[in-house]
Amino acid sequence: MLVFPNAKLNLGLYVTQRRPDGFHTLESVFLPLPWTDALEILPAPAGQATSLTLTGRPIPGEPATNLCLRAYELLQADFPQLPPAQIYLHKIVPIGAGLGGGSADAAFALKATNELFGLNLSVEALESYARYLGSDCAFFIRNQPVLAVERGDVFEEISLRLAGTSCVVVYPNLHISTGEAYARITPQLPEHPLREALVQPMSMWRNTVSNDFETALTPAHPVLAEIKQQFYAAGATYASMSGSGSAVYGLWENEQPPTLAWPAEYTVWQGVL
Ligand SMILES: C[C@@](CO)(OP(=O)(O)O)[C@H](O)COP(=O)(O)OP(=O)(O)OC[C@H]1O[C@@H](n2ccc(N)nc2=O)[C@H](O)[C@@H]1O
Ligand SMILES: Nc1ncnc2c1ncn2[C@@H]1O[C@H](COP(=O)(O)OP(=O)(O)O)[C@@H](O)[C@H]1O
Repeated sequence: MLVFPNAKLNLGLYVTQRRPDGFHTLESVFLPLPWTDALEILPAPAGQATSLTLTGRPIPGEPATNLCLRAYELLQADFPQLPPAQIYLHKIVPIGAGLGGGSADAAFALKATNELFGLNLSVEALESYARYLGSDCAFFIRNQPVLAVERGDVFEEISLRLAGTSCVVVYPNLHISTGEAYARITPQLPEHPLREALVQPMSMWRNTVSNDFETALTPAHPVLAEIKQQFYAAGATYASMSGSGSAVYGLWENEQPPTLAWPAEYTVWQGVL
């Protein structure tokens, strides 16, 4: 079975409290972004063990810790009838970019395994497995725009009118570890709660919708402000860093994003939401 795990964008992100378990509570809108990896899962030929074949963008860390493999093994622990599998991942989405690419691979591996081998797991059960693999992994099970709260793994409905919005995402080749980014934040409640701010016209978001990670990381990484500046100079209605960075996106309220020039080492995605 071939699936295409997509990235996500964070529209506003507030880290509101540090929890006793070391994690943080947050408030953020998660949006699916149609920038995808390709993931294929097949039953392995008789006599062969489970294998993972990686192509495309190199993934830091041992292949044995890859989230696709961990997702498959997590299900195998509860469903011993699952046979050894061949897993192929072609990695395209930048890693450590605040785009949730690894979490998406894990969630799509759970969904594909469920479907391919007829496990009949409910959406809620798949979300529980996903939560175990990473905080923002559960989002990718339903893969719809939501207001995420708690550890980023509990979702509330939100209605947004973003259809037809152009989006440009720029990854400046700067890997930021999510754990380290959280360590730089002093949690506090937002001045403008997201649900209230996002019902206002997009042109107002610039003054009311922000990302705590961007505020904390920009002094050490001025490139984040430079990209945002370029977006606004090109007429973006709203621009922000996504998640814990370092990808920065711009939004234009029409289907014709501008043509912008970036250094060759940057990775750029452009499309319509
Ligand atoms: C910041 C966010 C915002 O959407 O996205 P990314 O920038 O990673 O895409 C997420 O909270 C990232 O979720 P995820 O990448 O799944 O994080 P996890 O693997 O669960 O945790 C990595 C580390 O981040 C910290 N962490 C993560 C989530 C959370 N709510 N509180 C935390 O303090 C912890 O130090 C943890 O050890
Ligand atoms: N399939 C995968 N794709 C990307 N990263 C993975 C994968 N499996 C494990 N990882 C690990 O997860 C971390 C980055 O995850 P990712 O979701 O891309 O980060 P972010 O959400 O910050 O963009 C890296 O440390 C990487 O080694």
